[in-house]
Amino acid sequence: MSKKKIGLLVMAYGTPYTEEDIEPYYTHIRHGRRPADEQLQDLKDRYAAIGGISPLAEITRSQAKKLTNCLNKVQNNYEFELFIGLKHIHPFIEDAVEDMNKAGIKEAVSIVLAPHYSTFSIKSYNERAQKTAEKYGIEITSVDHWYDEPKFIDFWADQIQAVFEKMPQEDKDNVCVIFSAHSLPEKILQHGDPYAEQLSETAKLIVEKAGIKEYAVGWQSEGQTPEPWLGPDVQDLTRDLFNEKGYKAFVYCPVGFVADHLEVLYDNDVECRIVCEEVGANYYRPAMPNDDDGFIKVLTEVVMKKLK
Ligand SMILES: CC1=C(CCC(=O)O)c2cc3nc(cc4[nH]c(cc5[nH]c(cc1n2)c(C)c5CCC(=O)O)c(CCC(=O)O)c4C)C(CCC(=O)O)=C3C
Ligand SMILES: [Fe+2]
Repeated sequence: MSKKKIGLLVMAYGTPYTEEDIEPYYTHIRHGRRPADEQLQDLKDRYAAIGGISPLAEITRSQAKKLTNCLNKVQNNYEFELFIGLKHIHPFIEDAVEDMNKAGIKEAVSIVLAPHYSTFSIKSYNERAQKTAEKYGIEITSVDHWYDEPKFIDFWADQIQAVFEKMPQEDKDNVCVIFSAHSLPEKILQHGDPYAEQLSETAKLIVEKAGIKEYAVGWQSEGQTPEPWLGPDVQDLTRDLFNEKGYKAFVYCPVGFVADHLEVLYDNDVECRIVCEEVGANYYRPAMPNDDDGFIKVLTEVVMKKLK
């Protein structure tokens, strides 16, 4: 029997490919409003601080390719064809669905490379994909979230344990693990958005699996708008926890993200590290999932479940 061709739409945030891309990218994030010069310079400086440009584009590509290969290995009914669609830079989500149509795809599965569902993130990715798919009569089955997928929990539990193993005993005895995701405007809570609950659940499951004694959940990378954002911010949280409990070490687990990129390499590795240095605690951050084979298996299982 010949295999059935099926589209695999892998969606991700996107990142500037060059310094010149930063302005249009930031403008797109701001719904078409150009950032002030000062804001733009600030963003350019942050990219410069992590080495000029983000490794995210390459990591997203590698995650998507490995996922496609893995899906084509673990089953014999479908031949998956990969399409990458990004939220804020080319190839945009709409471009990817258009390319699917050109390739004669009628059926597809989509997944966003972010574990937690929110109206701000996953819902908007899925809506953009569905809207374009409708135009072409393509049927897309969307993965909404995978924040509690057992192998995903195992992945982080293993990463944290690897960090614990390398710590001096004094740190091990006085350590707090901080789980976080990208902050969103607090108003999402008024509409029953599951984002905050899903983050708490991810943290709880990892804590149980890894036998973590002390932990906290916080938010990071909040936007620069006057409205209130979900808190506590991980930097404030670090200071408060230190003042209350005198921890000697903090392990930052930005489980709302899946790759080394600006929010992790700068907001955690630069900003949270500075706070740790200020209070006199040691900074640790486990490796991100990136294109690790164990993580690719997580995504493979999540997609496979949608086919059944
Ligand atoms: C929920 C969420 C995720 C996780 C889920 C998902 O992955 O979808 C995420 C991921 C990412 N966010 C990223 C980059 C940025 N996000 C920004 C700004 C914003 N993000 C928001 C939300 C999210 N963002 C929001 C509500 C804003 C404020 C917009 C406004 O102003 O109203 C800005 C503007 C400047 C700043 O605020 O820092 C940048 C540069 C990168 C790529 C990093 C790289 O290039 O390495 C990644 C993976
Ligand atoms: Fe963002």
